[in-house]
Amino acid sequence: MSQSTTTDRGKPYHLRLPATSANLGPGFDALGLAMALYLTIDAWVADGFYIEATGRDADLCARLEDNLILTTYVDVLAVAGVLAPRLHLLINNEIPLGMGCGSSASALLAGVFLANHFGNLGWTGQQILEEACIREGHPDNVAACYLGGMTASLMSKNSLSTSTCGENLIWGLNLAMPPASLATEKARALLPATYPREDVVANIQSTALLVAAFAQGRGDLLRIAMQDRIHQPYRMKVCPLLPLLLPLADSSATLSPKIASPRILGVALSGAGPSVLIITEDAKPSALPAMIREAAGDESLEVLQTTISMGALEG
Ligand SMILES: Nc1ncnc2c1ncn2[C@@H]1O[C@H](COP(=O)(O)OP(=O)(O)OP(=O)(O)O)[C@@H](O)[C@H]1O
Ligand SMILES: N[C@@H](CCO)C(=O)O
Repeated sequence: MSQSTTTDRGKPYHLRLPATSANLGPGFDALGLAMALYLTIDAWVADGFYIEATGRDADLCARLEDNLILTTYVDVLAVAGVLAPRLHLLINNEIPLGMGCGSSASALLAGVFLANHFGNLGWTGQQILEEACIREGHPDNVAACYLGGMTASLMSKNSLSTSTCGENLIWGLNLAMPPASLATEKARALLPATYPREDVVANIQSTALLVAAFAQGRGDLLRIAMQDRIHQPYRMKVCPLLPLLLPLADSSATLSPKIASPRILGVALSGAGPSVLIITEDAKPSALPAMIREAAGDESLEVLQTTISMGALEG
């Protein structure tokens, strides 16, 4: 992107927003886990809109047209009746776009943070969070992106309630990434309008257990607690990695603690897919990528290894 002609940039407004893995299996639209892969932005007022981007999907992040960060920024200020100052953004992105890692939540939250700061809106953190959740349409990614750890969220009449736990757990978060992205909108369109009662009950039971597992650091509960019956079965046809990798959760259950194989605690579709999240007892186990590639039958499959993030930084 072209350079801003702003000569004296001064101290930038700084944002660092984590990737998120929503749902964690049964917690559809309710649970999100913040991951230590970041969208980092430094912003200054300038004489025009400029973006310089590095990192993952840098070409998409640097686009000025239909850029979710900028459209959110401009729209929030337009609704507030404030003329949007033009900005120079310096972006470094580590979050894969359209892969089920909460890229749109981080971009929306960034746009709202920028609007609040450069438009002097004076919003509280709760107002910023609610605005981004309303724009996303469901709170799971946005709430975890802001608050970090494993965040449970409920949106009722545009008012958000949240609770966070597990931010200090050192479990490994391993993401198997197929080559092509999948738009969340498309993955949501595959879901039925109603569900059998037994599927809903099974998901309520799993979700309750899953929250307890994160709150108490009970990795032994994840294999059962990450089972889902309300979105994963319907998304398998557009997320072909999922049926190949779900059995990995069972493979570790029978291992003797003496065996030095990476201990897999649970497996789920990451967000709306197509990536798959594999949670391990240890952070970044070196033998796991090869195990995942073998199960997927794809030697070149990308595997990202990361850990739980504490959430957003701004200022
Ligand atoms: N850093 C960014 N800059 C500009 N646009 C972005 C950025 N991050 C995400 N987007 C926009 O959001 C789209 C991806 O959003 P989508 O909801 O489909 O997937 P996701 O958020 O990555 O996955 P999920 O919601 O399942 O976690 C991108 O195609 C792009 O339009
Ligand atoms: N809960 C959302 C997360 C993706 O944005 C879904 O599964 O569609």
